[in-house]
Amino acid sequence: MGEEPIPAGSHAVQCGAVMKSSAAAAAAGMSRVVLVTGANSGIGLALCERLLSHDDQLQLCLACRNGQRAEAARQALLVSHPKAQVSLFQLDVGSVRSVLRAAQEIKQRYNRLDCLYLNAGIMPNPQVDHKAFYKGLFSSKAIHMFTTGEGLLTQKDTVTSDGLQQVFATNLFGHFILVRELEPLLCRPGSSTQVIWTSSSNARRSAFSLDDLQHQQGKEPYSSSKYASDLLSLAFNRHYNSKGLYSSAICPGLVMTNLTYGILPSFFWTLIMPIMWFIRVFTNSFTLTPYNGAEALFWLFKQKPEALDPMAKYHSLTSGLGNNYTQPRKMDVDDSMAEALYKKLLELEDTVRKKLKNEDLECAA
Ligand SMILES: NC(=O)C1=CN([C@@H]2O[C@H](COP(=O)(O)OP(=O)(O)OC[C@H]3O[C@@H](n4cnc5c(N)ncnc54)[C@H](OP(=O)(O)O)[C@@H]3O)[C@@H](O)[C@H]2O)C=CC1
Ligand SMILES: CC(C)CCC[C@@H](C)[C@H]1CC[C@H]2C3=C(CC[C@]12C)[C@@]1(C)CCC(=O)[C@@H](C)[C@@H]1CC3
Repeated sequence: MGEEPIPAGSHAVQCGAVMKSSAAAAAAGMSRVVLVTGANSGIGLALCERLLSHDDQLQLCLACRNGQRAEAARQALLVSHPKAQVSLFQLDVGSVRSVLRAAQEIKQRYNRLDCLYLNAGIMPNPQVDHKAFYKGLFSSKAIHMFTTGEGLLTQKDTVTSDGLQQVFATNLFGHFILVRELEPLLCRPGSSTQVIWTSSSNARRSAFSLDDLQHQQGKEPYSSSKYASDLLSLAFNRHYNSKGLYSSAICPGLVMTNLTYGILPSFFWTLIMPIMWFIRVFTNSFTLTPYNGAEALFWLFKQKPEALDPMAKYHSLTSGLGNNYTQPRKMDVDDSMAEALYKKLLELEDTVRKKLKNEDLECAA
């Protein structure tokens, strides 16, 4: 099933309680604290630029695995926003130990977090199914294929030091643990806060299985992990809305970043770039630049979280004339599946924590 646009103004969530949103925090003169994972390049870095251009009083935290690249990103942000408060945290979302350590440091440094962007993501060793591409090109599903990449891409996954599938660990599980660890900063009485997932229109129900959460059996771990993040966003809303935490998922569209440049050789992208700009006239999901791709992430930051629809994915779109806008589309998710995933993630969290504890004990002995 594809994602259907939702008519403007219809919101599945109606929240009676009046809470202090992060926008209200800004109005009250408090500088908002925003943390972005995977902020040193692509969509994450463009988002940081846009956030600081909107409000240079923000306390912006870049949580990145590579210290040098993170520092370069910080310097780049300070060039355009010299007075901005930009701090760095070392975080490898693919490692549970790293997530626990980073969360600890964040809790020591801040007593609040207004917005947490779960943006870091990988698509390792992508392979394009050329046959499927040419077949799709001359079918009625050509636009759908260009919008979602459905059926075109497979990836070769690896296993992390925690014994987890790398794509699952990075795109989903590490972020799950991060939210759980940062709960005291995110759930504050009387305040409303946001968790925002960079998902994808490549997320597909048929690529995901509750019996194979980590996608050990299949060849589309990326699609599976993004579908799982849509489910988890819904589950977070069910479990945390009463504590003031609201979760949303977005799709940035097709954006030219390190991730997409990894799919085909760069000379090939250069060759087909004019075609990509041409396709953009027909499909507004070809946002192409990180700035455009960050549109929905930025738009959500300016919304009242209580008014957002937990069943919607917010898409960054760019018109043929280059105008950016955000459109909510209904996700192909349901509560029972989201709840089942949430339960399984809690169980896995328990197992991994025990494993790490045992390793620490063995080390100490
Ligand atoms: N580009 C596109 O067309 C689309 C992208 N997306 C999603 O957008 C998000 C951002 O990707 P994009 O900007 O395109 O690609 P980039 O590769 O430019 O950015 C990915 C970011 O994630 C970071 N990252 C990767 N693995 C880890 C890790 N283990 N720990 C911490 N950080 C990590 C990268 O850091 P490092 O530099 O260290 O690798 C980098 O900063 C991803 O979640 C992606 O799935 C969704 C739909 C379309
Ligand atoms: C002549 C070549 C064989 C052309 C191949 C084009 C494909 C590589 C692209 C067509 C649609 C693209 C696409 C993505 C990757 C590159 C394509 C498959 C994504 C899957 C990238 C990551 C995402 O999350 C999606 C939203 C993208 C959807 C479209």
